[in-house]
Amino acid sequence: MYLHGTSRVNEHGHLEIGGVDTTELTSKFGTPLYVFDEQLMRETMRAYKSAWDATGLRYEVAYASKAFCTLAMCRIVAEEGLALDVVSGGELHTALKANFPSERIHFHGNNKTPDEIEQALNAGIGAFVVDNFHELALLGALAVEKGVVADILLRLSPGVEVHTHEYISTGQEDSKFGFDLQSGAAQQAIQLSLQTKGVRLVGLHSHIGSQIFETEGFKHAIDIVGNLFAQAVKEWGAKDLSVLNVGGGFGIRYTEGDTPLQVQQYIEAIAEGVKATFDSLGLAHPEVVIEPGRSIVGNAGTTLYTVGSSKNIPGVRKYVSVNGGMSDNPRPALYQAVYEAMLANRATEEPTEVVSIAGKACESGDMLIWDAKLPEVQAGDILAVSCTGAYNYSMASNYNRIARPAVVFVQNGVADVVVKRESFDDLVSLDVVPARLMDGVLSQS
Ligand SMILES: Cc1ncc(COP(=O)(O)O)c(C=O)c1O
Ligand SMILES: N[C@@H](CCCC[NH3+])C(=O)O
Repeated sequence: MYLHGTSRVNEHGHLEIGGVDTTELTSKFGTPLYVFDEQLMRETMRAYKSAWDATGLRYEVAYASKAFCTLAMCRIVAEEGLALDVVSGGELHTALKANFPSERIHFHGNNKTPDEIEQALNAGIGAFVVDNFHELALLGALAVEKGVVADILLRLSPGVEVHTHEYISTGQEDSKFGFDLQSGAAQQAIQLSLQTKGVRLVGLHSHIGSQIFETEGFKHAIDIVGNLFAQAVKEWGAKDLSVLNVGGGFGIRYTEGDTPLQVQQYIEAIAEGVKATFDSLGLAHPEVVIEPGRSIVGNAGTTLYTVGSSKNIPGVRKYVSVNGGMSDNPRPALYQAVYEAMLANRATEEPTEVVSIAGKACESGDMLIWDAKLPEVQAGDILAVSCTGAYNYSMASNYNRIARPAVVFVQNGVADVVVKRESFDDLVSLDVVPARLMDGVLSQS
């Protein structure tokens, strides 16, 4: 398993993250446990900012909170001076509860409800990224009712295809997100938004997909959206248009086979693309916004599990089960995502067997890793799965009424719980038993 950030094998032969021995973490907080390397997250945020500083363009780095959103995470994002991208009332509420500056929040989503729009208008968020005509009309009407004008970007679907899993590819024409150019919806949306009361068109947005390892797709999208930007300014009088949001999607290394670019390489290519496109169109450089999620938190997260049962089918396969699985990491089941693992308590031992790591859910597809090379695994071992920081906790579920793990941030030898472990009582805390179903229980007692 590749060791990211501050992860290392310490003198006890244990995996250590943020200066904390992971076996101490599991004794103290139990398993499964999500562990986040705070220094690595902060360093990555800073790497994005310094890469932009070097381009001379005006920019904003907005962390896409869907990747991992908690109160503590919002505080770190605020401390590092990033903006925040939210896609639901729940993410917005979390940000506001964390005292995240509301003017630095922008709101995405292909079906924002009237309640969510009101919540965001009341909070005075920085901008809405409007996805469709229904939302444009609704937002305009609600803003007028409140006597405010909401800054908006329009989400365009530029018709750019990128090489990634089809479920996380979003920029192609046939997508549920955004206004497409081919049918003329994008052009129409720009003109309509310029006439819609209650909104002010400040930017155009595109997001072509996630876990992208090359820069061509970004440049292609910038070119397409840039041309529309020019038309909007020159022909349709979009005088406040000044922001180009190129989305997120920067890839990370999950396994040896993954070859992402450095943060700086993505940013340099985007900046070059923006400068070239806008110069050739004779337009002033826009403020460029990016929305990285996975690349800020993905490599910083490690999940620790306790090994339980094993099953050997001679000549076929050995299954080793851990006390979590698709309930805390649905990505292998959803996207055939591949992860690497090691034994955190026996980190210096050479691999001697190939085993497949199964989750505990009642589902054949609940397999975390196929064919992991590990030392002979025994019940009680601590299995560390790396690169689980993005879209794991945020996509976790209570399937099989499995309680969600705790989350700890580690840095400089200190571990802080940032999400408590769910208890069984938490699991039933929202359940309601109508009185008519309590009859039997009451008459027995
Ligand atoms: C609009 C938008 N912005 C940003 C992101 C974050 O993407 P990633 O986590 O790949 O950086 C997503 C998710 O793919 C998205 O849909
Ligand atoms: N949830 C996806 C990526 C997010 C897509 C958001 N548009 C993943 O785990 O890879």
